[in-house]
Amino acid sequence: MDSLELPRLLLHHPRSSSPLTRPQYNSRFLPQLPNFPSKLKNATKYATLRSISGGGSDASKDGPSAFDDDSALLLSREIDDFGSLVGFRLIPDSGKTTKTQGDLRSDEVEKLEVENVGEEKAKTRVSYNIVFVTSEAAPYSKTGGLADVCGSLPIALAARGHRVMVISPRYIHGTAADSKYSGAVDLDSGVKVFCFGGVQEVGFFHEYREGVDWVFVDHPSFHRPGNPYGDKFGTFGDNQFRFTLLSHAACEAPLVLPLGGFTYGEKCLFLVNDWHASLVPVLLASKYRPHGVYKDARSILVIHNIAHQGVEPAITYSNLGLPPDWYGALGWVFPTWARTHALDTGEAVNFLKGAIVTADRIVTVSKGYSWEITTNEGGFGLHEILTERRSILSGITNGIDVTEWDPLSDEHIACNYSADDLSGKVKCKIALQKELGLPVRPDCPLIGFVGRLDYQKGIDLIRQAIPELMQDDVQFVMLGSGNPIYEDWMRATELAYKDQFRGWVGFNVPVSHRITAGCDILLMPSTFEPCGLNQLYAMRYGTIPVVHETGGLRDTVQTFNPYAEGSNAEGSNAEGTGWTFSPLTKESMLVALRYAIQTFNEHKPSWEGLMKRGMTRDYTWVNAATQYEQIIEWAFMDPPYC
Ligand SMILES: Nc1ncnc2c1ncn2[C@@H]1O[C@H](COP(=O)(O)OP(=O)(O)O[C@H]2O[C@H](CO)[C@@H](O)[C@H](O)[C@H]2O)[C@@H](O)[C@H]1O
Repeated sequence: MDSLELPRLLLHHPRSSSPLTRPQYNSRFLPQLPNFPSKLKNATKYATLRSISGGGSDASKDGPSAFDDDSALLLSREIDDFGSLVGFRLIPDSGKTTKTQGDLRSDEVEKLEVENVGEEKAKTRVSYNIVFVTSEAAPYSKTGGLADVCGSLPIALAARGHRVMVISPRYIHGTAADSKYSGAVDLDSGVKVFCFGGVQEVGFFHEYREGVDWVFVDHPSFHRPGNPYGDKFGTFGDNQFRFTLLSHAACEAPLVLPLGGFTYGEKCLFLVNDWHASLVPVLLASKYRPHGVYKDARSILVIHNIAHQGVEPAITYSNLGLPPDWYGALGWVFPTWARTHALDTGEAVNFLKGAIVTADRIVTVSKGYSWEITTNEGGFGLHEILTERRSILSGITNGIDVTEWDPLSDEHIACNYSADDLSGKVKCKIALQKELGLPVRPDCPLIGFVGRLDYQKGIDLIRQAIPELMQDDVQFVMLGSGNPIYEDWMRATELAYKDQFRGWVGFNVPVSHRITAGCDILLMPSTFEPCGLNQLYAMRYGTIPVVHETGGLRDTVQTFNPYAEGSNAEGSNAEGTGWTFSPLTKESMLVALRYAIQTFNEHKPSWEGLMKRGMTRDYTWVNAATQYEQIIEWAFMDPPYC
């Protein structure tokens, strides 16, 4: 197999008007990576091909066009010599401008103040072409929080004037859920990917929805029963292959797909999520920039969960379609204690590590977690290289999709309600108790858990605590799937505590909404939690979170303080939205839970205050999207990291 074979489309779609220039290497990176692969260094004939059609730039020759969103901002398209849309000029609605437009270009980061009449001033920056690469994106595919984020953050960024594409696989599982892709049309413009000893043809499907280009990579390996990563027999053995395809296809898509008539072009920002997309920054540096392609692109790695790194034997490196000289980017050696036998050298390739050492910026999904992953305990072996890159590591707390998760309009729940009128919440509780076959008792504290049945989520602690907790007058419902040992335990516990415990094994989004609305308390004893979304959903639904004080849980849940300054017996002016506990022990978890139970039973005004404080907090993506814009801006200020 020739992993160095140049991508066919790279030749067919010359995008750069400038002659081939050597990419700028960052000396900070040199100790980690080898020099340029010699074979690629000599590939100048392609540079000649690329530069033939270079001419004078005549940006914005198509003139302004109007986008019909509510804000009615005028955007003039900025087009490069090859018809690629490289950016927009943002022209505020007349009467709202506080500063003249001038000659802004998409790559010149300038701020434009747009004053919303009667509202606070919103800062809108010049737009970027943003390409999300992810293994899952709701509502099309979802196994966890990654899908939620990649299903809603792109929409929030698009609403702020950016051109946004999300690239994920087109999973066909042979179930009714496949219809979620029915709105996506075949673009009929496949690309060839050179990897794993051969040529793979991948296709692209596309749907334009809510201002975002949803692009689905199509390949037979994404068509099989199960979920995105595995089936009832376990994790798929070819995931490295499948997500290598995704990354290669994602690098080609902005160059070759004329979405809405224009490609995204080279001047884009790749926002790559977790290990599944982690080859993208490595490919940009090793395969594209040596040919002058993507020299103006930047990449941001978003770490949602560092426990999953995409580690495979070192020998698989030659399958990945990367130049041999770049082994150092992915090369990884297990510590001695983690090796399986005496002759095991521990050598491996680690996808996530590849992105950590090549991406221009790194973001995690909460501030707390961005610190934790630089520690020995939280870095899962990557803390040292993350510490080296601490200066470009940031934490941005996730928002949530407040349209999908809105108790006032949620179609999945029995009765809608809001902070102004909480009466519907108890109806949701009664309906949930009926649905689960639990005794219908609105006065009995109902505790819920929703999540993957995984070590991360602290299921072991729940298992230890259940015999003791079931002595109290409480009901407990769990929804989750994952580790079969935990699934069996849930079934057995349900049999043991028929009037108190229900364990729903499976993945069911409507039921997760009903549990979030119907419970009084949501328990999250996660061993670690990069951000956590369920506690945010819970607070928005007036369900009080009791969480382990870690990562994003610590950042987002404030412990109830009934004695805050100015508070009284009715609970007014008290502070907090839930309870956090530490250390991660059964005892401390039970103490926190019992505080919550006691407050629910005996201090109704305080409980209502807790509910209302949680329900009225701002969970929208606006804040996070603004912070992502800042990081993107910084990424473009610096030269490519490598
Ligand atoms: N059985 C089931 N049925 C229905 N829905 C279910 C379900 N099990 C889980 N879900 C849903 O999946 C999502 C889980 O999101 P989380 O953020 O809590 O965890 P996850 O570990 O997957 O995400 C990782 O990425 C996210 C996003 O960055 C981080 O918040 C998080 O800390 C990190 O571990 C929620 O929407 C939840 O309702």
